[in-house]
Amino acid sequence: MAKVLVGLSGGVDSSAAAAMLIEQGHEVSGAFMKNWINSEGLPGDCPWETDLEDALAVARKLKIEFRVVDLIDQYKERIVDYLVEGYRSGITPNPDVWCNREMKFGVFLDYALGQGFESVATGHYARKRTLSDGHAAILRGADPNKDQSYFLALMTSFQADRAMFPAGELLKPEVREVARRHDLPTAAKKDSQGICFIGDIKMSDFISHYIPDKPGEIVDVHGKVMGQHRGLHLYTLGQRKGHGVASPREGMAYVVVAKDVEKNQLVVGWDESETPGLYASECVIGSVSTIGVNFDAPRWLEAQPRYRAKAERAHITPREDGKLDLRFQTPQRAIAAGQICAFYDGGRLLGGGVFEQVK
Ligand SMILES: Nc1ncnc2c1ncn2[C@@H]1O[C@H](COP(=O)(O)OP(=O)(O)OP(=O)(O)O)[C@@H](O)[C@H]1O
Repeated sequence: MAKVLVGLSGGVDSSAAAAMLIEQGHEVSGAFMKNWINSEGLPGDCPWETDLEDALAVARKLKIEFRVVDLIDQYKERIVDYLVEGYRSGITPNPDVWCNREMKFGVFLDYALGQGFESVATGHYARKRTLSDGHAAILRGADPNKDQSYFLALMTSFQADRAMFPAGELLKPEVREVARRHDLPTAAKKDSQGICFIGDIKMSDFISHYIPDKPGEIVDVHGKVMGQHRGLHLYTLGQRKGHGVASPREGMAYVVVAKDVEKNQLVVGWDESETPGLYASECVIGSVSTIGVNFDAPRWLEAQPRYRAKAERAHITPREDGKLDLRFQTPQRAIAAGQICAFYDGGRLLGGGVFEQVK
């Protein structure tokens, strides 16, 4: 039995996770991470105070020790700055994936270890198994609709060895049932949405707060001017809506296919495989990290380019600079630099990396 610190977000998944760990006989404490309090007056609601109250109410009901851990400065440094810098430089960052590596299983895990805990548990829908060498493997969550293993793709082996995901063994309705059985006040609470910790605010509104608009032309793939954009950082490859270019073709939309930073032009084209720039097979993956495996030789695996995408067969070749050359067996639509590629072998998460170049 282990001494475990559960990240209590005030949501149902982490509440049920805490209850399950107690049932399993672990010595459990709960902690709410205070990462973002919207001191900058951003639009949208800022639910952290309600979430903190809910987390505290759950801890009281379960009769476990409860702490509030202030990580506001680290969150600003490691997530908000990365997010804003990323958009400023024209990439599409993924704060949720980095948040797991840098915050929940980064500074929060370090805090827990320093306080004498052996593990950090969360309500993520993923499963953990121990391999014959004693190290952890992370598997997709038991509920295929809820599986969150993609968001854990940049976790290190060190982090995975010290992580627990009890809720990932169950289906979502079963998780709510655990919370109901323990009479937890979060049993019927709606799932949270929005940017990790920042809340329910549109990414473009968040970004606009930090980066001024820089209007320019929208052109088609032949260079014909089609409209005006507000700033390249506000658009993502593959984006169908929000660019304002109407399509005269029935059932066929214009989508963003490129950003020309030098000319400050946004390029749109038809959403079809022949459109240059929209589909790609060859990529360079940087910031590679793995969980319980090494990528020291070329191999086939499945690569998942987005949270809600299918994992596709791909071949990787390690490079001398530590990055990977990756080739998808079939071309993939709208992969943007900065996005996270998660690697799987069947249901097992092998690790992940960042799309740095897409060809
Ligand atoms: N502010 C927080 N304090 C402590 N732990 C947190 C916090 N936010 C998230 N976590 C942990 O990270 C897990 C995944 O976070 P995410 O925001 O994806 O929540 P979720 O899937 O909606 O789960 P939940 O229902 O527990 O909120 C949570 O289940 C929780 O264990």
